[in-house]
Amino acid sequence: MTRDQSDADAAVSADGNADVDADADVDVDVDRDISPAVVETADDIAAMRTRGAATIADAAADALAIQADQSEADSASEFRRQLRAAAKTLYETRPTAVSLPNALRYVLRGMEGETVTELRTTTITRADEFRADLEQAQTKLGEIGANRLRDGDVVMTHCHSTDALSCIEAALEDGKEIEAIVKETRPRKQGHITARQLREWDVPVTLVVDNAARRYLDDADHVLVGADSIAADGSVVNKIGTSGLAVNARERGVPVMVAAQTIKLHPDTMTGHTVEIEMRDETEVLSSGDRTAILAEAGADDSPDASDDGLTVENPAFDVTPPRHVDAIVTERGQFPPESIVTLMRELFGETTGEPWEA
Ligand SMILES: O=P(O)(O)OC[C@H]1O[C@H](OP(=O)(O)O)[C@H](O)[C@@H]1O
Repeated sequence: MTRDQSDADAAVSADGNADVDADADVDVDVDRDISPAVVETADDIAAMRTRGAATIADAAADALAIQADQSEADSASEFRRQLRAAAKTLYETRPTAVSLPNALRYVLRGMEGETVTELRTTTITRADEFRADLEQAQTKLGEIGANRLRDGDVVMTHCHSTDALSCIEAALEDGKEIEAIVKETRPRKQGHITARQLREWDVPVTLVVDNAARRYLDDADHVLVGADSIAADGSVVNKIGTSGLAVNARERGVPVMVAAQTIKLHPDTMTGHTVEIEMRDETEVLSSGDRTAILAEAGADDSPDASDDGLTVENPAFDVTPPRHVDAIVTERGQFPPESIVTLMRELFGETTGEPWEA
């Protein structure tokens, strides 16, 4: 399956996810025993029709439950093989959000039994348990995060994070008035999803382009963002632009709060591994028409070898914010200074992990 997808237009669709081209579908090397529902889920994650670290984890766990339910394996070993193959297909969609492998690992570790029937039941039960825990964790995290928000506060957001929004929702339920400055978040304009959700809750929203963020930080009491992965040293991997925002916030004295369920903690980073940053297709940044227009006046080499035209577009989806620019990581287990998050990671994951399908 390819990781670079062609999502020509970053408009926001009615279901809250960024629209993607129909041709953004991925080439899946399909094992014929993998359920079509798993393949569809993998395609949706890769093309970002299903997006957001928590939502991806939920969809992946659901897909494994469907695989378990629909499997026609005639032996326990064949059932296990199919589940592992399904997990691998899901895993290979996008590389950065650790919630995906954490979800797969959690479900596969619950796959227990000697017969196909037992394996099926335990896997489905485990997936259901995971999904229920995920929802509860987000609610709990929101209640904790809301304690940092005071009545009348203005929050600046980046991208769209259900964990971050959970904090605002809980503050509103506590009767606090909250306003938001919402960064557009190029290239996919996922700030529009945040703006729409906040307006549904009747929160006053000021939408700004990313380049205006520093100017509007003077009006903000908090920067509130989510996370795709959190490393053992407390670094926060989140949507591209988060690190620059955090540096500016620190300079302006605005606290930076990261809302992240513990499923965003990246266990491999405890043993020195780094988090892979997803590079996405250039058409999210520059359409082929705009590319042609830029090069038209330049007397560019009109050879059919387009890679030789001297114009390179880079489109990293995420960046890394060092712990010194983060004030608090809010999880369902409490809020932590970033430097102490490793203690929680050891408690939750132990010291070692393997690939999810080696669980
Ligand atoms: O889990 P929740 O808080 O919803 O989202 C966490 C993060 O996932 C998103 O990534 P993408 O849009 O999938 O690339 C954003 O970076 C967001 O901050």
